[in-house]
Amino acid sequence: MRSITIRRPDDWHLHLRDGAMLEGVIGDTSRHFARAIIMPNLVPPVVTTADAKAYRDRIMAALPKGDRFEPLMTLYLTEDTSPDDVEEGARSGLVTAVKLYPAGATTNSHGGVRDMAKAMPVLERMAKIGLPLCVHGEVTTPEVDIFDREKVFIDTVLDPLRRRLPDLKVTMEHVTTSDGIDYIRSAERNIAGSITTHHLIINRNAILVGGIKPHYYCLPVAKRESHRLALRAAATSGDRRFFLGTDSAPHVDPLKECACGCAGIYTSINTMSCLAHVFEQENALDKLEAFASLNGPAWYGLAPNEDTITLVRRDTPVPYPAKIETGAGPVTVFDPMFDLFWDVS
Ligand SMILES: NC(=O)N[C@@H](CC(=O)O)C(=O)O
Ligand SMILES: [Zn+2]
Ligand SMILES: [Zn+2]
Repeated sequence: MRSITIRRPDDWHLHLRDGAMLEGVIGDTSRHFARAIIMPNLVPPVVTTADAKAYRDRIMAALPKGDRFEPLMTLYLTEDTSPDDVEEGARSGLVTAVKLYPAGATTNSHGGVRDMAKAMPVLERMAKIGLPLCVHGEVTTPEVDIFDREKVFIDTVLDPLRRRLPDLKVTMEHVTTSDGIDYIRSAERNIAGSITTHHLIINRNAILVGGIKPHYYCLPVAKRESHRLALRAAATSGDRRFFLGTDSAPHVDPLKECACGCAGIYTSINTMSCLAHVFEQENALDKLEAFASLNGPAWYGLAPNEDTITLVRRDTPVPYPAKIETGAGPVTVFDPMFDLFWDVS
């Protein structure tokens, strides 16, 4: 039997939602992960330091008894965000990053930024105090093809922003293209990228071949195979600029299985099994710890976790539920379309 022990991982991009959904999903994260960067796209969004404090309290109250878990809070950037409030949140240790959603880019992003110029005072302050900006890197211009939106964002928004504010630390979240990987690799400093579990496993065929498969639909949408291969190469390379952000994003099934289904894939429960499978396929199990447990904390200026988890390769497939039941309704679990043998013991 093969096994591998790594420092306990963290999730650098996670949606926990609120209320009954939060209660239904948080245990799937806290079982394996010590910390997670919590996305602020609630309705209404987490905009101020006071909002983040209240949301953090709700998360801690929902945590299963006995689990140790640290939510790392983010603020949802708007055109009215106050630089002083952001700085106060950062200095108090509550706020780990600020999140940029271009308005309309993804789930609950209508209150996001339309005009980057209006966000400049906050971004300048963040550059000054060293607070990272996490970005959903897609343009929303209707003329731009959905499969090109990440690349166009890099060229027209991200690169100009980084040239204007070279001291701003930017996390390009859920990178889905070789363009994103190349952009991060070619930069000298102050940029890193998170990669999801599912983008290492599916390409766009998963969504469209043999019928429309809403449970493989997320944003940024999965791209063609060459991009998936670039993501796998980056994730398994050990390069410190790439780390895990699952983007586990639960929606109840009725909101996915309908004429206009929500974007988001739920992977918290089987992410570590999926990743061990991917890293084994790439002959890179020795790089799993860097990707899941070391590179993220290094980027965010935190110490890696002291405790460990052990992944064991079973002889028979590890069963995962097809869906989990939450108080908000059923949530379908990501199906990697192959058997999983790695289990967290
Ligand atoms: N990734 C997704 O497809 N959905 C996320 C939003 C996001 O991260 O873009 C969600 O909140 O549902
Ligand atoms: Zn996003
Ligand atoms: Zn997300």
